[in-house]
Amino acid sequence: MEILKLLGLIIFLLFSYIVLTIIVPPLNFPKKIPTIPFYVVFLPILFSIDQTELYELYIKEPMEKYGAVKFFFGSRWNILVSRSEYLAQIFKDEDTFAKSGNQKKIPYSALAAYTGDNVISAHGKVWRDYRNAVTNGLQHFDDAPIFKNARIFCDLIEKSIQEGQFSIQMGPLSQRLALDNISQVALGFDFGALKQEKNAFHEHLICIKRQIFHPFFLTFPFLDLLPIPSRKKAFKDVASFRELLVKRVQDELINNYKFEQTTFAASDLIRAHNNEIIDYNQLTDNIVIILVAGHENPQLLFSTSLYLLAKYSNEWQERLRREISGITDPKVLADLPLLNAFLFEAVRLYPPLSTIINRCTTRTCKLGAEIIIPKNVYVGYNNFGTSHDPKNWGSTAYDFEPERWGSDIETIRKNWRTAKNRCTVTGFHGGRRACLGEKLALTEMRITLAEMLRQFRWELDPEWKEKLTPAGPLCPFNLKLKFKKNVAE
Ligand code: HEM
Repeated sequence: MEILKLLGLIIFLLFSYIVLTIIVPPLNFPKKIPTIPFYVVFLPILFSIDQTELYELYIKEPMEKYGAVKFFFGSRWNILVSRSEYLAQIFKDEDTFAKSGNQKKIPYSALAAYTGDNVISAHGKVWRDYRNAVTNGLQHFDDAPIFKNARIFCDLIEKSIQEGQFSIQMGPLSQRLALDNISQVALGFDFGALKQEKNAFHEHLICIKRQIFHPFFLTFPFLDLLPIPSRKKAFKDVASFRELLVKRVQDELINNYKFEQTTFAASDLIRAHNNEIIDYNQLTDNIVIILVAGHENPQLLFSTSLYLLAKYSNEWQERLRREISGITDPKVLADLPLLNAFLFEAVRLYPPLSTIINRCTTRTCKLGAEIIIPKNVYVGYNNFGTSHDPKNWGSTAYDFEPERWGSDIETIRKNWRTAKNRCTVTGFHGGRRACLGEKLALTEMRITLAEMLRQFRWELDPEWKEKLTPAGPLCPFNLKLKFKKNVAE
């Protein structure tokens, strides 16, 4: 009996300890910043609330006042930052706020098994080796496939219209476009998702994404440690997808030595592997991350752009349509003021990666003048908060106003660079770890949007409930648009 009581007490204490570590931040966390209640992160699972509403209700006020908050996410307490000065410090002091992606944060998870140790999440020399390998291919690329894919994409919309289906769910179609773009521009093979709707490789990717980004397992990643049959399947599917992906690259670039004559990011990674700078796992991890970041993030921004153009169709579709009229050279699109101001405003208003928590302190440090953060604490940044902070953007921070970027292309570019340097827009992040795919993503947006504006007019489907994603990456949730042919052309 005594043993039973003791056992009961131990279980009770263990349970209380676990509950307490969820409800209350660790005692050594900074006292000078507020705590967002732990349950906030669970609300989108229980209620129909999107992440911008959540921000407005629970985070905005303390975040704007203090610039940083204590925030429970991914089974742990973190410090979430939005004040530009703090972000600038974090981005600059990379040794103290060291990158620590999922492979370190939750190494046992299916998510970590998917993306591994890669150029986005690595730190130090390993990161430099990866970055050296992929930079050239991501900065200097042939935009012809993007142009061709934009046309195929429009043909698919046209086909829907001809079949009497004017209303289109944009997610699946945009994903097919984004996959074909990144595979052809950076990985040297054709994913073939636009040509064939039921492409087995694409189906495989959809299947693993469903398992990896399952909201429950994203919230409680430690569950991946348990022998849950569905999670075992997730790990198996991830492993076979990674193998298949590298085999596609191998067939296209390695077996026929095509990598020797090409400058795709994948070709340079293969060269780095042949020169023993990176091993086979690192080669695989980086090929996977190029596919993952290279299609998911542009897909989000594309969806947001289509949404904004539908919402403000009378004004913005018309203005952009006039601006692109008669332009056939995709390179000239990069110099158009309205189109570029529109895109920068889309990134500001709805930064596709709204919250990123992938840095960990390597020593006790001070953020700003007063916030003392102990060693081994995850520090993340809240892009949405930064780009909606009235300190940065005044009273119109929440308004869609592309004109704020300027009216001529030089001013617009200068303001964009300044916003990045001052960390008032961090959608593509700032500093040494800035996104390597910004140029590519913006090129995709400009070319595809221009082609769409030429061919169609679109509006929000009246049956679509105007909402953004509940958690994770930010974009309109299951966006549905109604298309018609642009008769003027
Ligand atoms: C709209 C599209 C995109 C957005 C909003 C975006 C955003 C970002 C952000 C915020 C980061 C910093 C992440 C962090 O702090 O951990 C990042 C890094 C990165 N992105 Fe993108 N990205 C986009 C498109 C792309 C594309 C198309 C690629 C091509 C593969 C790409 C490749 C990378 C790489 C390689 C890094 C890591 C850079 C480094 O740490 O050295 N991104 N991106």
